[in-house]
Amino acid sequence: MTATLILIRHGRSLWNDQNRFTGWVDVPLMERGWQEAETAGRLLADYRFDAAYASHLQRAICTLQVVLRANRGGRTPIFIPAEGTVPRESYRPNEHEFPAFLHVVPLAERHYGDLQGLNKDEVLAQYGEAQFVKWRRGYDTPPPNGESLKDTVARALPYFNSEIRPRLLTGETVLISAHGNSLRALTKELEGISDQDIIKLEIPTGVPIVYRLDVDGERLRIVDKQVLGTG
Ligand SMILES: O=C(O)[C@@H](CO)OP(=O)(O)O
Repeated sequence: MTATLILIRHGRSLWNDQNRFTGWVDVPLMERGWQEAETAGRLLADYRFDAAYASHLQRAICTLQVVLRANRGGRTPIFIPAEGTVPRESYRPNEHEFPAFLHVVPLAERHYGDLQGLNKDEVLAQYGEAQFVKWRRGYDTPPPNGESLKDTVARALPYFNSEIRPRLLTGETVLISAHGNSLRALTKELEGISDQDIIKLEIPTGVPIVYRLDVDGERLRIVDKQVLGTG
């Protein structure tokens, strides 16, 4: 038996365009982002989704809506995990206590803490490349008052394992609309990418990534990965 998992990072947002750290700030899509979602919708039009998931942030929800509007596969149940879906005790950020994490939103973007809203080039100039890369792509270095990717894995993975994985184990087709770093967190686990190599993984906006998975008892094995519309 096979299952299908489709990951899509939301279309380009206003702050992607302005080159600002976004994280949990609820920034809308920009025109190009809506167009990317339309294109993704056309590429996915003939899929039949058993379930679709989005984070609670509007850029992921709008992307999902546009994709589903173009879909010819029938009605799709939509799930938007709310705050607190992951038990608080299963989420332990590295070293800090973050007031922002009194509530935990499983599929949301990585929280960029004090960097949120700042221009990436200005942060790079102020702190230097080594620090910038650690904060931005390092696996376990959180920016001040923010999350590391490891923290994001710790909140996204329990939700994936309890809500999405069981669907895949029964051969379903599942679509997830989320964010650059929350999808890097899921991809790391799915593909078994090391803490070192995850630094290199970039996920483009609005591009569907389709995994065909072999279901073997409780195990999911990737048999095929396609990045749609890029070849
Ligand atoms: O700002 C952010 O929240 C993310 C995604 O847009 O940026 P980066 O790719 O730099 O991690």
